[in-house]
Amino acid sequence: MLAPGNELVIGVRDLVSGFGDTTVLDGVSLDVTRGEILGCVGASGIGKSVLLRTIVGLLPRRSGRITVFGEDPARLGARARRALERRWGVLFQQGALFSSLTALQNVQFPMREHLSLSRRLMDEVAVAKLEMVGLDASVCDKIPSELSGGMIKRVALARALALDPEIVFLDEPTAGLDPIGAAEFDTLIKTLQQTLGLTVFMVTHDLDSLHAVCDRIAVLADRRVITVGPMSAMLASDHPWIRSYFRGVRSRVGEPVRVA
Ligand SMILES: Nc1ncnc2c1ncn2[C@@H]1O[C@H](COP(=O)(O)OP(=O)(O)OP(=O)(O)O)[C@@H](O)[C@H]1O
Repeated sequence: MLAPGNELVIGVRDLVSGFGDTTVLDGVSLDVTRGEILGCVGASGIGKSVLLRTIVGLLPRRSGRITVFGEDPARLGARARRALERRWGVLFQQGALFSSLTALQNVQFPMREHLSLSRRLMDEVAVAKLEMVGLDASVCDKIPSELSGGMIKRVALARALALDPEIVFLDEPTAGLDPIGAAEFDTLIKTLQQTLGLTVFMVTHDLDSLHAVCDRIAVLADRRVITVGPMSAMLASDHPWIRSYFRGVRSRVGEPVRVA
């Protein structure tokens, strides 16, 4: 049940998805409401990225229903589907930038696909997107191999924001960043959510991100979402996996790990 006034933006019902003989997701149901940051957690290999990729239509589903802004992408014709896809941006694991394109060209890629802007306007918009994520014009002509891991994440976020989306999907946005870089990225995501009114679906293993930015957390286990709620609900849960994840030795509330 959604709280009154909460507009459903993403709805997943009884989703079944997998590869060959393997079923990865078996009966996943989940709601994401407008303007929230929803964190998706679960053990490594449980299917978080598969869920994200299935929602955005990059992986087929076996059964179940997915709606984004009330429409099921799988039931739309090509034109309507492209129009719907323009309303979201995706930051993939490791950024997934095109290695032979400069930072500016990477950010412009979705614009070339979906918009017909003059080159000058596209340059201006792409520079503005890079500034929005805290990068200055000096990165514009650099290719990904010339950028740090944190810069790659930011360029990938700028690309995800290229079409002024209403939803951003983030797959482990802070993985591989040092703690300061990760905290800066968290702040950036929160600021963008607040200033642009973005809805954020974020797959993460980062407990600090979950504490710092997520309004609700969905826990994936046993091939489905076993619970969804705020951090307070996670900390109060007696489910063994949730307890050891959120209250284990590496959590903020666990005993400090002592190195002899
Ligand atoms: N394209 C694919 N073909 C075959 N199997 C796949 C494919 N993509 C993912 N899988 C399998 O689906 C399962 C879930 O993978 P997924 O990447 O969603 O896990 P995850 O929860 O995101 O893990 P992690 O936290 O380690 O990133 C894994 O067993 C993986 O091997």
